[in-house]
Amino acid sequence: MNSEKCQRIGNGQEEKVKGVLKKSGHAHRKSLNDSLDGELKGFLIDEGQLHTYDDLTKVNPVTPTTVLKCLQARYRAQVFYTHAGCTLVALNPFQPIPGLYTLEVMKQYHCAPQPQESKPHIFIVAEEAYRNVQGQVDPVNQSLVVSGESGAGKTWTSRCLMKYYATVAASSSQMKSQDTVEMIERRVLDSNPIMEAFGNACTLRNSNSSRFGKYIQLQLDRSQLLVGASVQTYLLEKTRVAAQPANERNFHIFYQMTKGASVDQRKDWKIPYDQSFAWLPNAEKALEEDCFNETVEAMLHLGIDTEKQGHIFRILAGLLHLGNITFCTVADESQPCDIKEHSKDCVQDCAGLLDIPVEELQTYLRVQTLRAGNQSVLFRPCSLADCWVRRDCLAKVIYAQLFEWLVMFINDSVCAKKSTWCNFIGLLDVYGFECFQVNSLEQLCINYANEKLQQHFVAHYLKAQQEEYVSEGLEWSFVKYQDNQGCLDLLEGIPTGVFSLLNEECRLNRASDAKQFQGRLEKELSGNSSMSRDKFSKLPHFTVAHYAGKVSYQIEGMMEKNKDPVPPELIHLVQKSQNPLLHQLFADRQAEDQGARGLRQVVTVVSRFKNSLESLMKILHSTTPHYTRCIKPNPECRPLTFRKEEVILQLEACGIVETIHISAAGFPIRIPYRSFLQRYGLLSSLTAVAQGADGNGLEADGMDALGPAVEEVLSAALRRHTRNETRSALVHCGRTKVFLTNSMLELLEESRIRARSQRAFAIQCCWHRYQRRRRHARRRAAILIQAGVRSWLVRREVQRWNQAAAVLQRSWRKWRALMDTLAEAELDDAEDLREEEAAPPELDPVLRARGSVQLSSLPEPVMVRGWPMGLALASAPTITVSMTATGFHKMMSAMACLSAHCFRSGEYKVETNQFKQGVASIRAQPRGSIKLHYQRSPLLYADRRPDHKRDGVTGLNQILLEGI
Ligand SMILES: Nc1ncnc2c1ncn2[C@@H]1O[C@H](COP(=O)(O)OP(=O)(O)OP(=O)(O)O)[C@@H](O)[C@H]1O
Repeated sequence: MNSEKCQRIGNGQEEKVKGVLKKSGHAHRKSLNDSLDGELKGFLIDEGQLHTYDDLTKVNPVTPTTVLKCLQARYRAQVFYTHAGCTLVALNPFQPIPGLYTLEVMKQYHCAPQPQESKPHIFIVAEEAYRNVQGQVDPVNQSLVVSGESGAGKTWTSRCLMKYYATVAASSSQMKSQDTVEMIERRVLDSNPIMEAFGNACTLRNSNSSRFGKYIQLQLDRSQLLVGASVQTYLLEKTRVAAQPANERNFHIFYQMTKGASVDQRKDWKIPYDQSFAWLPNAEKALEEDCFNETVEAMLHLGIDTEKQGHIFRILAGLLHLGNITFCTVADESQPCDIKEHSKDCVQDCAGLLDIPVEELQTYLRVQTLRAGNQSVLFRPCSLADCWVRRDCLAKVIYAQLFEWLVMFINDSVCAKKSTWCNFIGLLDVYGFECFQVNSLEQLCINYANEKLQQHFVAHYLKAQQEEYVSEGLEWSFVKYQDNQGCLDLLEGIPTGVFSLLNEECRLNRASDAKQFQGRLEKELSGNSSMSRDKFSKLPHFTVAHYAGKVSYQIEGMMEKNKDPVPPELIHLVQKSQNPLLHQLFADRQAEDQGARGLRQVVTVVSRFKNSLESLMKILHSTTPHYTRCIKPNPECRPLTFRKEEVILQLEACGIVETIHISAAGFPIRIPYRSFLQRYGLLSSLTAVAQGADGNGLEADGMDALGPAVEEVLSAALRRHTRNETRSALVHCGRTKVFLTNSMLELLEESRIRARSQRAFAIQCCWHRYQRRRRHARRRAAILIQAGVRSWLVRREVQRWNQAAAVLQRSWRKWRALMDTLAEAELDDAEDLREEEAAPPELDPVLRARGSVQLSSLPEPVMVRGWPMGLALASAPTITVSMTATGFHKMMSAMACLSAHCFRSGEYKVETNQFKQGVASIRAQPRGSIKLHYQRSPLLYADRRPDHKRDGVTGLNQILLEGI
């Protein structure tokens, strides 16, 4: 890849870039600024609260701009993770955030009863996958797909995930030898610095950019402990070894060696301090990745001993010297090109370090051998251009083989025996969608991989949603979703797809002609709407409409890249190496014969990539996927800087906008009936009926048992609904779950908060009433004393009220304590209650509208001795009151408890120490009053107070609570 090609969209040199996406980006930029405010005006959400939205699908309305605004608000508030339906969006802060990934945070997510309810974090994804394995729900194996553009934070995220599993799934807790245990987790983590040293480089977009894709499989045993790992890599950018784009660098390992080598090593590798290497540009840049010691140490941990390391580093040093070899033409064209004088030493050094015959190296870099018949060999001098190509080719093939060997070695070192592990969690760190100014085969492969992953993602997402609807008996289905099969057919179609035609072209024994190939593509694929051509471009190319935008691919050079030929004499040459490792790297490799027969057998880059992608897709299809989309908030990698234009392009490119639309088109919230009633049951007087005869909680699931109560809750909430949507557009009741839209959820939440407020208010009313009555009783006692009534009677009266007061004071304190507990557990709700406490709201008409329902059964006795318990039990469907005090206090307590219980009509058991057992009943009355009846008690003043009327018919006392 040359430097021009590497002008990635938004990399700070935007004016140079005229890619298709960029154009759309500009268009977007305008629309973003223009429309956002207007759109937000119609917003249901308070803009100031946007940062509190943990899930983008709950932003209302869901549009790219509102979603963007939400992400921006969260980023400003330093909240970097947000859910988007089943995807996690991770914004790169570009600076370490203290306390975000500590051991404590890991433990917190690992131990949380419901991690999904915690703040969005990459550890939620990790924990969810881990629990899925623990739960052994099919498919048990998990895949965590981390995607995003270069510098978005994929590698960082993968590292976090690996550290998480190395911590929570650490086998060190087991009774095993400490050494073995640490070795496994250490080794898994140690594979990172090695892979990064050999596979990462400093690019314009990221100083530690992974130049390959990887799928890391973390292997878990029966007890879900980490026992090993394996790595599969994809499409290493090996061209970087011999050609580094302007202002970029070669792979880190070369700089680590030249900067960190000891004196002896320098001597051995022939790299004195003053030596410069053509393939080591920007060596003066000091990066934290240039840490040779860390790589060497990790290698040692993984079992790459000093001897093997010696072989590796000699090969790498040999490549550096190879890069310094230069050629020049000679007057006699029948003679091979010359090696420039000043680089003759480099040939010596290179051959010495690679341990290959120096003369042969000199020859085969400049001369091609041709076979005539079976025996005779002809030598043909290469053109000057070919000499450069052959040199670079040798470097690339050696580096690629070395990288492959390293991956194999790492796998051998960390992979557990098949018999010891049974499940795995895979981490896929893939390159994001790419669109440069000039795109070639590399981008075609990368974008093809992204198309495949996008299809898998959408299929998984839609399928999961649709399957759930079907299994729940809902007839509703998604609006037809246009998937990217057309584009995939265009690329991978057999026999007429871009890849097939490209392979066919490469296998023809003739020089490739870009124009001719363009004509062929157009002829064969004209029927596919995903294919087009820019009429104004003179260069041979084709344009593919990817799901993330249109990309034009340059045809020139594509066939050569696809063939990726390695001159056979160079392969023979390295096979002669005395360096045991280099020899081993090529021992099994067949030199590719460029004869016609040989070409037909050439395995092209595209075929290899397609095959490895197919096996990856197979794995993905057989696992439960979890998606994390990393977003790079600004192209300059500046800490805490959010650029809307950059982010929206990425949201589109990674399919988030699409997901949000799909999600919002359905019913994004699904709550099992039981959980639904636990949360919203207080809106229904039927919740108690729903729990069945035993009364021990909402045991039964499903529509039959809980349906009526759920229906009542929904009706109560819908009564507040003032918009046009029909009920079926807002909510559906499935077999076991209620399916809600975001607006319905809002309605329910509003109603719930109101109901809770009313309950708190009711308790307060009781309290004030009690206080008033207590004052009244004291006055009565004083009157009795003045009137000369027997002192014991007065004392008893005063004592009784004092006792009652003490009990209630205690209760009140408990109630406050309960509020504080609530504040921790459910902050917002408690705040609502607190607000209500401070200023009781106006009574809601819903309360008055409640009907009178007889409860058929009573639960186990629940001891309630005052208001706090009454409040605590407010969510319990039925209560029984048991008291030790008598008189008015008993009456008030019962009333407090019962009224706390949602003012539900019904009959309740009352136990007192005087009457053993009695029955209190509560009846809703017209115009907002309720009646509380209970068994006759020695209430001294019942018949004298205006609000205590004797019920002559039943012999029960009756209290009328006016105004509640
Ligand atoms: N969560 C994070 N907290 C702090 N810094 C981060 C975080 N994620 C990423 N970074 C920073 O961003 C840089 C780029 O991240 P990373 O290397 O993971 O990107 P990438 O997506 O893997 O890029 P590439 O595709 O080029 O390999 C990191 O070096 C790190 O400095």
